[in-house]
Amino acid sequence: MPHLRLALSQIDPYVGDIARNCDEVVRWTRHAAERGAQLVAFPEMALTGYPVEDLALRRSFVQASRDALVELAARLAAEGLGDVPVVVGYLGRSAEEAPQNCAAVLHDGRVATRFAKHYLPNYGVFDEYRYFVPGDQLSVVRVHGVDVALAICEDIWQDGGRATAAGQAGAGLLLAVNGSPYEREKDDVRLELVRRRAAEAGCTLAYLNMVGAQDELVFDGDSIVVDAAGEVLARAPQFAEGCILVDLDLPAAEAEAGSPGEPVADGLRVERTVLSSEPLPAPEHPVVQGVAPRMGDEEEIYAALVTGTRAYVQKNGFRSVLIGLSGGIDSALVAAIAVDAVGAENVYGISMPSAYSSQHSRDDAAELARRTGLHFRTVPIAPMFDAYMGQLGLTGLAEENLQSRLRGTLLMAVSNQEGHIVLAPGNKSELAVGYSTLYGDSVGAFGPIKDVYKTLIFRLARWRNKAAEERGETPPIPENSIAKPPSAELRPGQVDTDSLPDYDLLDAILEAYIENDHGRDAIVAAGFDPAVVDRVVRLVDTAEYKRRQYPPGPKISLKAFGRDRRLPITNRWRRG
Ligand SMILES: Nc1ncnc2c1ncn2[C@@H]1O[C@H](COP(=O)(O)OP(=O)(O)OC[C@H]2O[C@@H]([n+]3cccc(C(=O)O)c3)[C@H](O)[C@@H]2O)[C@@H](O)[C@H]1O
Ligand SMILES: Nc1ncnc2c1ncn2[C@@H]1O[C@H](COP(=O)(O)OP(=O)(O)OP(=O)(O)O)[C@@H](O)[C@H]1O
Ligand SMILES: NC(=O)CC[C@H](N)C(=O)O
Repeated sequence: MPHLRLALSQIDPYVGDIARNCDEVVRWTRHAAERGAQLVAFPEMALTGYPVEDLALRRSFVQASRDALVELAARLAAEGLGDVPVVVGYLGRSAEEAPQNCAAVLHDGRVATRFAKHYLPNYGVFDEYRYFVPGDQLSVVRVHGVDVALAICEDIWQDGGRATAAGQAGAGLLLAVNGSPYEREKDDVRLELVRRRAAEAGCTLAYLNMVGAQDELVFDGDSIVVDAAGEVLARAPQFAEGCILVDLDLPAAEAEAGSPGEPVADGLRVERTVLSSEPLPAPEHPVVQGVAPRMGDEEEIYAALVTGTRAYVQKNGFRSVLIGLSGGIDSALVAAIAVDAVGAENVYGISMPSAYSSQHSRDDAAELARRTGLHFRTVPIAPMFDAYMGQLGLTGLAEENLQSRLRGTLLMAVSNQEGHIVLAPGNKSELAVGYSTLYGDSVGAFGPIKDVYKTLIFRLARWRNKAAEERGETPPIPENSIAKPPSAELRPGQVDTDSLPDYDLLDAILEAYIENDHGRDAIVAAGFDPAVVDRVVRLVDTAEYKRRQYPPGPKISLKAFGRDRRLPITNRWRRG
């Protein structure tokens, strides 16, 4: 049986930085080649980053990507890496000059073959029909006597497509390159998917995904290699950049199998390219690539939030972040995430007490700072509040919200002065019902927990503290911040449950209405109090305007606010 040492480069491309991404491809190809790799793969659209959104519609960007591909092929050869075939995703175009989501194989200083993604995802966060025209070609490259069929992400997510076609084309390996965003428990879905597709193709399937994050999307890696029987041969760690090497014994290509242009499943046209026909024997010292352990639910979500926050800060050219620390659990969890993302030395916290701030909230904020080592200062808002009140004589909600707005203004002023970007501490339960002050606690550049329901906030805080304890470290979040009843402290003795149902109940209804898209009647039929359901549904429906003005934040759920759930702001439909 011929042998192939495959390198899956689980890297973090930067959207729009083609030169950097090319450097990364060269760097990781060298890394893989030095370890004996005979085929090296990079993720979907690795040259441009992913997703590029409307950049795909700019001719200059498409051209830059295509030019870079050709230059990269030459550069790899010039740097002595030309004999290793490199599979790399890029932004290309069709014969009619429409943008396409492409991948190419670079070998011997040239682009040996290129093809476009056939199935374009157009649901959830994806809009690929807006940008791309589909391809109709199944590329099969012969590498050391093994026929390797290629696919791009959605190509293997839709039934009856690439995998079946790869099988019909006699592939000995199906290699799929991906830009597959993180969602809770998606690793289980992926494993099941690749097993099914490997069985359909009747051959080993290598699934490569990117890591890092781009705006609201987090990429968790989780690259997997399974054989036709579904056995996992290798699995990369989640959220970690790196290269996994796998030694594979694969069936020899049948020299006569098919002819160029032969149609297979779904009308795909087979395009065969022979790079090397000589089979290689198995190496004396095969690489031992294990199956990395899976993270638990809280660990995985927390890692996604840290990854998304770090990527946003760093990729946008910032070093430090600023957070208003109330002593409550939301800002405490955001601070813990920030410390893990960019280091305590780059996290700045401000306590901004008002006349209604309790002593325990001030103490809890200071205690959080002591535990984490973040920079901490206190700026009371009373003098500013009094100045406003003296001029405007506000009452009720206007007076309450003024405190939140003064804090928002103060944070933005310090951001302007010192260059830290502001992290907004809003959670998904609050965003759902509009429980935040516009231009107040909703100001900020990025909202690390905006896709996390309040009940999950408590679980994450407890998990993070426990993880610290297990490592012999100081738990970052003061126990009191977790244990006390949530309160906005905008009037004496205020607690969240004055205005909202208890969070267990609220989140259960929100889960049904938002994640599961159940209508009002279905939620009531499931046993919830009709009056509470009506109130929650109305609050959610009328808070769309607030959500649209909220900063971006990492998607962790199936249905994050924003691209996953697009509703009109101006909307009189009131029947859930
Ligand atoms: N459809 C629409 N399109 C665009 N703008 C619209 C709008 N409807 C109202 N507005 C504007 O929005 C304003 C009302 O929104 P806003 O000023 O935010 O005020 P509002 O939503 O009325 O009040 C804020 C709520 O959030 C709570 N809160 C505040 C701060 C922190 C926390 C916490 O625990 O985290 C909770 C607070 O107790 C209160 O219940 C209106 O005065 C109007 O200007
Ligand atoms: N006294 C304060 N000092 C500094 N920041 C504050 C203060 N009060 C509120 N904030 C900021 O406003 C955000 C909204 O806080 P608020 O206490 O109103 O509700 P919350 O949603 O329960 O948040 P938290 O759990 O962080 O307290 C806080 O997360 C914090 O960033
Ligand atoms: N980039 C893609 O085609 C991603 C779509 C795919 N269903 C995924 O989420 O993994």
